[in-house]
Amino acid sequence: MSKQQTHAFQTEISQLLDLMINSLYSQKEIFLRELISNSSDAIDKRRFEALTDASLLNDDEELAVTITTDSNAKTLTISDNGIGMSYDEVIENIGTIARSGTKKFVEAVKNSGKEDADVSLIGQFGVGFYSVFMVADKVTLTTRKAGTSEGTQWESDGKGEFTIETIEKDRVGTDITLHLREEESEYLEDFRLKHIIRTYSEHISLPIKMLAPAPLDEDGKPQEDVEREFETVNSGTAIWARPKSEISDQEYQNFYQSLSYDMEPPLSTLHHKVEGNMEYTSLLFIPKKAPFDLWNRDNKKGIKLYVRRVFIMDDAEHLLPHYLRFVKGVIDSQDLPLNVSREILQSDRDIKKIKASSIKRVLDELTRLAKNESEQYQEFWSEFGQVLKEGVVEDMANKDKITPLLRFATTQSDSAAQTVSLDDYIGRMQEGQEAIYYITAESHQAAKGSPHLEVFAKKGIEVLLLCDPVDEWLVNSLGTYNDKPLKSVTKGDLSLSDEEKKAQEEQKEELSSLTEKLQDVLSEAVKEVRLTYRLTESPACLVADENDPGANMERIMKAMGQDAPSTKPILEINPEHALIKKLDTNSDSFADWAQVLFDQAALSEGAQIKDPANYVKLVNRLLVA
Ligand SMILES: Nc1ncnc2c1ncn2[C@@H]1O[C@H](COP(=O)(O)OP(=O)(O)OP(=O)(O)O)[C@@H](O)[C@H]1O
Repeated sequence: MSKQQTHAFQTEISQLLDLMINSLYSQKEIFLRELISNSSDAIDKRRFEALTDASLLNDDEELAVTITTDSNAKTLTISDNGIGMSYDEVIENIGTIARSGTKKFVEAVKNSGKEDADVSLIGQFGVGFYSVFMVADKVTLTTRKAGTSEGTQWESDGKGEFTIETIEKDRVGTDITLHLREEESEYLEDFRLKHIIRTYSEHISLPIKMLAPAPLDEDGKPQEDVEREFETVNSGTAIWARPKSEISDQEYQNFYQSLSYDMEPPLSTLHHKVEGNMEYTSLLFIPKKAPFDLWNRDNKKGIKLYVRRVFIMDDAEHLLPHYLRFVKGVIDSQDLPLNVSREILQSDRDIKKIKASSIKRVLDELTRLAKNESEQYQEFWSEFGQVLKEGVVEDMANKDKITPLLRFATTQSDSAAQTVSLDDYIGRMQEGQEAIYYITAESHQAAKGSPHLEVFAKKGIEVLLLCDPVDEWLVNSLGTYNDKPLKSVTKGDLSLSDEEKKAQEEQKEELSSLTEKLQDVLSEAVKEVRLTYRLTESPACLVADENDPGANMERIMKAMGQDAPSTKPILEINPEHALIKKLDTNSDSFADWAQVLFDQAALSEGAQIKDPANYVKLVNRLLVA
C-alpha cells in the first residue's frame, strides 16, 4: 500500500538549511564530495552485510557510484547501489532527527565570519547531505534497501517541509537528483564534475563513473547518434597500498582530509608495511588540531579497518586505545577473515599485536617530536595533552613511554601554558630535595595563589601546578618518576631538618592550648588543628590527611555525580602570623575568629565556603569591634 506524507523538518534542521541556502557562498562544490562519501559508506555497508547474508548482493553486480546529468532538465543525479534506506530510515536520517553535530554546526557558522571556514565545517559536523541545498532548489531522493522490495521517494525544496512516499524502484540503492538553481549550471558540465571528483574523492576505493565523451566524427565533432559508455573517473586505488616513495605529500594530505575533514595538513604521517608472519599496512596520521568531538566518549571513529582492501569497520577501539583517539588512519590486514566481527577483534591475537605496534609507532613519533621539534610538540601538547595524560592511567604497559611526554605548568613561570617536562623539573631540583611537588586545584589561578606554596616559594622549590580534571588520577597513577615520589604540597608533613623539628616541638607545646581550643570550636569542620611552617604570608591553610582524597578530588567526584566520601581537612595555623599571635582564647569573639580563620583558609584554596553570608556577617562584626 502506498503511503504519502508531508513532514516538517525538525527546527534545528530548518535552521541548518536556512544557512545552507542563504549564508554559504564559497566552495559550494563540496556537496558532491559529501554525496559521494555517503554513497561510498552505503556501498561499504552493503558489501559488509553481504558477507553474512549472501542474498544481499548478486555476484555479477559491480558496486559503484554513478554520476549523470540532464542539461535540459538542469538536473544532476548521484546514484549508488549501496545498502539503501527503508521508509522509516529515510524519515529518521534525513529530516526529523538532527545529528549531534547539527546544533554545533549552526552555532559555528553563525560565529565565524570567514566563508571558507564555514564550508569546511560541513564535513566535520556530519551534516553532509544537506549541503545539496547550497546548489539545488529542489532535491529528489529515491532509495530501496537491500533485501526489501519496496522503494521510497523523498523530496524537498529545503524550506521547512519534505514529502515522502513509497514507490516502485527496480534497483537496490539510492539515487539523489539535484534540481540545480539557475546560477549553478556549472555542475552540469562534465569537465567541472570530473575536476571536483579528482580533487576530493580520488582515493575512494570504489569506481566513480561518468559517461565518457562521445567519439568524434570525421570533422572532429562529437557524434550524436552513438551510445556513450560509462568510464571510471577516479583512480580508486587505495593510497596505503602504494609504495611510500611514490606518494606525494599532497596525496597524503588529500587522503588525510578525506578521513578527517581537517583543512590543515597533519602533524605527522606514519606509513608502514609489515611483512612476515602477519602482514598488514598501517597509515596513521597525527592531526595538528583537535576536532570538536574529541571529548565525546561515544565517538569511536578514528581508525578504519580493512581486510585486503575491503572496508570492514570504522572502529578505533580495538585498534588503538582511547587515549590515542585523535589519531586518524587506516589499517589493512592481509590475514584476517573478511567476516571478522567486533567480538573476534576483541580477542584476536593478531589484532592485539597490530594495536601494540600502532601504539608504539605513535608514541615513538611523539617522542621524536618532543626531542627534535619541540615547538611542534608544544603545539601538539596544547591540543591533545589532556587526552594523552589519560594514557598514564589507562595504559600501564606504556606508562614509561608516555610519562616523559607529559608537560606541566609550574611555579617557575607566570604562564598557565604547560611546558615543563618531569625531566626538566628533576634537572632543577634543589639540593637535598627528595620529591616532585605538585598542587591540584580547580583552576591555574587557584593553584598559583594557594597559600600552600608560600614555603616552597621561600625555599625556591618548584611546584607543578595541576588543574586539568584528569590530573588527580594522573598523579595517583604516576606514583614516582625516576625514583622520585610525587608529593602533594597540601598533604601530610613536610620533611624537615632536626633543628627545625626541635624548634617546632617547643612551639607546639607553647601553643597547645590555642590549637586545642580552636579544635574544640571547629570540631564539626576539621579533623585536627596543628601548627604549620609551610606558610609565610597567610595565617592558616587546609591540608588533607596523608591518605584522604583531598578537596580537589572530592570536588571532581561530585561534579561527575559520584559519591565522594566527605573527609574533614586539617586546619594548619601559622604561628608567626600577626593574626595568630593576637588570638586570645579567653576573648568573647574567639569563636568568631576561629570561624573566619577556617573560612579564609578554604577561600584561599579557591574552594567554596558553606555559609558565605555568615562569613560576611562575622568579618563585619570583627571589623567594627
Ligand atoms: N546514499 C546513501 N545511501 C544510504 N544511506 C544514506 C545515503 N546518504 C545518506 N544516507 C543516510 O543518511 C544519514 C545522514 O547523512 P549525512 O550526510 O547528513 O550525515 P552522515 O553521513 O551521517 O555524517 P558524516 O558526513 O559525518 O558521515 C547517513 O548517516 C546515512 O544513514
